[in-house]
Amino acid sequence: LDTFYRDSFVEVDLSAIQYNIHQLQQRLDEKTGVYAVVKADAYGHGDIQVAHAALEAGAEGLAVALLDEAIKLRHAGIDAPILVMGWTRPKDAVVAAEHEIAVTVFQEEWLKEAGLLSFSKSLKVHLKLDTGMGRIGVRSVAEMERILSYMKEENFFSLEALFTHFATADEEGLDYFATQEKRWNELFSHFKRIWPENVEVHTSNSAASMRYPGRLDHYVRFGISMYGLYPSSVVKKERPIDLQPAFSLHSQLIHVKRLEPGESISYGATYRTGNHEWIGTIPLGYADGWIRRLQGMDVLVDGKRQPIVGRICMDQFMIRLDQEYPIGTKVTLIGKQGEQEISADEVADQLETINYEIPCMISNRVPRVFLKDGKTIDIKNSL
Ligand SMILES: Cc1ncc(COP(=O)(O)O)c(CNc2conc2O)c1O
Repeated sequence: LDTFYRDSFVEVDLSAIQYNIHQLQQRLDEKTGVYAVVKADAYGHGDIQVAHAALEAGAEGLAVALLDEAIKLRHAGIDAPILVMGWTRPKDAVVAAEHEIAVTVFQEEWLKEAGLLSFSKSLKVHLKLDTGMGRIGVRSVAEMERILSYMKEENFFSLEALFTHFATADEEGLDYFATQEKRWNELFSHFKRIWPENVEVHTSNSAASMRYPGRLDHYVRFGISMYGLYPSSVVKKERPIDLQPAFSLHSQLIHVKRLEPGESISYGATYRTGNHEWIGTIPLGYADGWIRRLQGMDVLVDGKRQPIVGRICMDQFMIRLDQEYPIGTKVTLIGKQGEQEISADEVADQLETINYEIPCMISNRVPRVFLKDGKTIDIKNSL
């Protein structure tokens, strides 16, 4: 366990992660497995610890965005299947093969360039179809045929799976989702006609896996809801499965003072006390990802909402307290105190963004404390 010497920290509840996976597994067809999406340091939760917890909960594999993220997991001793869902450079294909990391292919040129390298181990590849996300992937039968005919000539890789990604699975309207499904079915049935071996298919993110569990996926790619957050307000309203948020952010009061009326707080002296006020200082700031636009948000002290006043600084910010509290009183910025909760959704609303961004934005300067069954089992301090 790392140690750390500051009063602000993220708490990651690994039991919640495992609970969320079990909720999804109960909803899915028993033939459909779960890949845990642990890219971006597990959406800011801590990729190695989340990966272990997810695999222990029955996840069959892991999905990341970058080859570096996959290699980090391998170096941590994780030998489960890992897919790099994004672009990998052709010149790095041998490194991926040596680490038995599956890469995503969708360009004939990519295969030709990688094919010039010498492989001691076969390269695992997943063919990505772009059925409407408009990001990466094969879009037409002709393109797919060219890639597959090249693949038939070569044997430096093994085609493990075919996959696609939905752009609107978390929305009310299903038209575009249906369009993507139609394109998927066209391309997939054509694929089966020209590719002799069976391959696995995986198409669904959290929203699609929770809302349409009967899809014939071999596995789903479970990201945001593994962390206990719903992908959108639509899915949150539908509540297809119960979820427990895994991420919370805490600190404590390190200074408390009573001010006379008309006193100023923080840079620019933009906040003036209206009458006698108790002001608390919290050791967290925008360098920790608690950005300046969060001024005006509440935080929780003693189970009550207390507003942030004055500009958020790089390492500290101030709140107006409803009464005097001792130094060391716990402050919760994301999470629960008693009946009160400040959720990632509420922080996202304040920033006019989506909840995905919130755990990702809390920087590496904030240590991560990992809980399992209520006990601290690991601590990650990146400094
Ligand atoms: C290809 C792919 N599959 C699965 C997932 C998991 O989606 P979920 O977290 O909704 O379950 C993502 C998340 N990708 C992104 C999440 O936010 N921005 C993204 O590009 C993805 O890019």
